[in-house]
Amino acid sequence: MLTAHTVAQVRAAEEVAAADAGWDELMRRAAAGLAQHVARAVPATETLVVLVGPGNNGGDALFAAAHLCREGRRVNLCLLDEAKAHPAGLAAAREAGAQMVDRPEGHRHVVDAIFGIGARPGLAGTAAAWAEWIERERPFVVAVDVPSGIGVDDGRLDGPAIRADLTVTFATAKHGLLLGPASALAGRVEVVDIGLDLAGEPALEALDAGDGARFRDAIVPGHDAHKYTRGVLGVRAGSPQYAGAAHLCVAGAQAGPAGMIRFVGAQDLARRVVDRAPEIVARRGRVQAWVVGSGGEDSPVPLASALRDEVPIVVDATALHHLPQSFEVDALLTPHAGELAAVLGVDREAVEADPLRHAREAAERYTATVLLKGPRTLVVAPDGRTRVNLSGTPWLGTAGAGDVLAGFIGSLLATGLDAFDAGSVGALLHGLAAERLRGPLVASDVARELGSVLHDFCEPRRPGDGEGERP
Ligand SMILES: NC(=O)C1=CN([C@@H]2O[C@H](COP(=O)(O)OP(=O)(O)OC[C@H]3O[C@@H](n4cnc5c(N)ncnc54)[C@H](O)[C@@H]3O)[C@@H](O)[C@H]2O)[C@@H](O)CC1
Ligand SMILES: [K+]
Repeated sequence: MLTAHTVAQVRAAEEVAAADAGWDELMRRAAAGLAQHVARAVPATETLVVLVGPGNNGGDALFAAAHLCREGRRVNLCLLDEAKAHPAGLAAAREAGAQMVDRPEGHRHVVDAIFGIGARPGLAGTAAAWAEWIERERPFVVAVDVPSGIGVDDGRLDGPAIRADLTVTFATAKHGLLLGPASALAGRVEVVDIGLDLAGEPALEALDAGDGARFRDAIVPGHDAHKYTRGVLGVRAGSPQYAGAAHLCVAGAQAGPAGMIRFVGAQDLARRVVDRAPEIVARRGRVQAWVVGSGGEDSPVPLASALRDEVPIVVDATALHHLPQSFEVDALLTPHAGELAAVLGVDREAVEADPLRHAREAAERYTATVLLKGPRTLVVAPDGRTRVNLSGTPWLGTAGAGDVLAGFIGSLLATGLDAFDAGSVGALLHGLAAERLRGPLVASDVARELGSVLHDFCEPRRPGDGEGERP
């Protein structure tokens, strides 16, 4: 799992660590970690150019340059302003053999240390020209702490910024590496531990494929499980116009861990659902969770009726038009930006410009977890806990993908995960399924792939698990 914190949180933790270890020691740790990551990512035969800005971000890179030179690498330095470059760092890099150059042109490997967490978004002058050269020539870029020029706390872009292939960030990721348009410029994110203590600080989290162990016990049936102990999910989705939504929501649900799925809907639709999926029980009865709304009729009845069961619920699509004042059960709302805008009575553009703030507002207002779908899906709990989903591909923007997701998350909810975990695990695996399928893909493909993605998440292959070793 990757975690991200705000600049204020990082600065506060730095103060505490520096009081103990000293600022120079923090920079020494940052530089040593950075040098290691650069050495791993860039072949030893390549010449690096380091773009050095006026602050400590440049300082980190200059000390890292000194390390790399001592390891026998060729490193050139391109200074934004020689008078302002970190003096001790510059002396160390030059003494180790780094050479000064006037411009980065001609290099294929770049370290971006123009600005770090002290920066305002948007580059100007020479720094902007460097960013444009990178955009045009696409050398391999390692960003130090953050790609220079991004909105570090909000992921905003306001003018030119550096596009990186790898960001080596210190202590924790920063929000702008994971959220908003800036996140597209971060590339792969790797974290260097510099000894800051951020435990207990609220964090923005991103689950990954390696996090299955913490959910395995809740998801994988025990040896004595039966269909009722595994959880029963009620699905109320689809309508005469959108019959496909019923099939896709059910297909998503069937890919999940619940032991049984009940479908509730018009007789004709229910018959069609059972024709395609004979395992479905088209009769009301006890359920441990509900999914309501995907492709459903625009009426208050389905949600109100499901809420009477007082079990956790996924509220999707048309059901979002009929929200109660506040939820008494563990609820997960699954809007996209337009739907969230309608829920909050604001413009879609406002939600797109600041998705996190709007998702938080809705979560608080309705006492519900909000899963805001988008290129970087957000999951926000009413108490403010937040996860961002990093998996998936643009091919997932396809009709019906949301119906599959709602059904799959419902199944996770029925099996006992809470709305926050069900939403974030569901979004992660839905995206991983799309990555496996590559693309173009359709929503039914995603549903078919999800079962095996869920299996691998909970029961990852261990070294030595090869086919050939079976007796
Ligand atoms: N403070 C610490 O203890 C540590 C800091 N570290 C590094 O220090 C960085 C933060 O250093 P600083 O606080 O010096 O900040 P930066 O290195 O981000 O640079 C800030 C400087 O750039 C100027 N500036 C900011 N945005 C600008 C813009 N858009 N256009 C033109 N000038 C701009 C500011 O006036 C300021 O002088 C971190 O990102 C990290 O790389 C690490 O060494 C670890 C320890
Ligand atoms: K940087």
